[in-house]
Amino acid sequence: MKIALLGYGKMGRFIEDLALAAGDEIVLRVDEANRASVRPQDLAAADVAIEFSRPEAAVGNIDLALAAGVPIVVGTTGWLAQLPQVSERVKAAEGALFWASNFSVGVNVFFAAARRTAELLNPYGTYQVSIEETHHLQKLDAPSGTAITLAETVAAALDAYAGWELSEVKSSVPQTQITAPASPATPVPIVSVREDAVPGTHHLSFDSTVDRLELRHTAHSRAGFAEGALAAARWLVGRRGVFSMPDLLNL
Ligand SMILES: NC(=O)c1ccc[n+]([C@@H]2O[C@H](COP(=O)([O-])OP(=O)(O)OC[C@H]3O[C@@H](n4cnc5c(N)ncnc54)[C@H](O)[C@@H]3O)[C@@H](O)[C@H]2O)c1
Ligand SMILES: O=C(O)C1=N[C@H](C(=O)O)CCC1
Repeated sequence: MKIALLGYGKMGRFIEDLALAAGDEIVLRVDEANRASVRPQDLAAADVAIEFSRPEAAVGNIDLALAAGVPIVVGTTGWLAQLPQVSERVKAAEGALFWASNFSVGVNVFFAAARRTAELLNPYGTYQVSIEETHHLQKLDAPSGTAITLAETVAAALDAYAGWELSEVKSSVPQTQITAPASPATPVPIVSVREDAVPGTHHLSFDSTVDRLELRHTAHSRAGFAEGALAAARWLVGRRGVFSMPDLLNL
């Protein structure tokens, strides 16, 4: 597979190492330094683009891949409020987009377990839901894309909740705080913690006066994200439309 890497930081380089080890070829690397000079024809040699850049760069990179007619896998977070409009553009252009707030198999099974747990607790109506996510200090956006997906997944299964809110940021460095859409009911509160060198930890809690039920996912490294993004890229080549991890994993 010939890959264009749009974003060549921690994730782009990790994906490059895995791809080369698997016999794939990297035909283009785009980062902050050369991004302004990249044109759609520069992607022509690629079977697929893999995008891990910055929240404000993702949509421009999707439009670049669409203009080039190259399928794109997007892992960047912090732009997903624009997904509905972007999806319309992808469908109108008969392009291919695979997006995920988290590409690891474990987190996507965690989402499914969280949904089922919320469905089972919903009739009792007495559980307070909360989420805490912890990431490294270089992370730019809060809350994490994973925490937002988790909150939306749980809220959709609970009558007492709708949407999410960023209730607290515990960080020594500034974060771009993502604004939650207005919620018609109680939003799921998310606490974002930034600590040195944490690849990504998500903790979901259902708390009542009589007990607490907790689910936690801890990434040991970025390997799960990178392996999932490469698997998504292989799966996407030859398809058209907008896809995410449930399509790949049959969840
Ligand atoms: N979905 C997932 O599974 C997953 C996993 C890890 C990280 N992420 C997300 O991926 C993104 C990147 O993470 P990272 O740890 O690699 O960040 P990073 O800061 O290490 O790398 C970002 C790279 O993007 C480049 N860049 C900046 N503007 C660009 C542009 N306009 N076009 C192309 N490249 C540009 C930078 O030069 C840098 O090389 C973040 O949004 C992060 O939250 C998602
Ligand atoms: O390192 C990051 O940044 C990560 N971002 C994603 C998110 O915001 O959920 C996935 C986990 C790692």
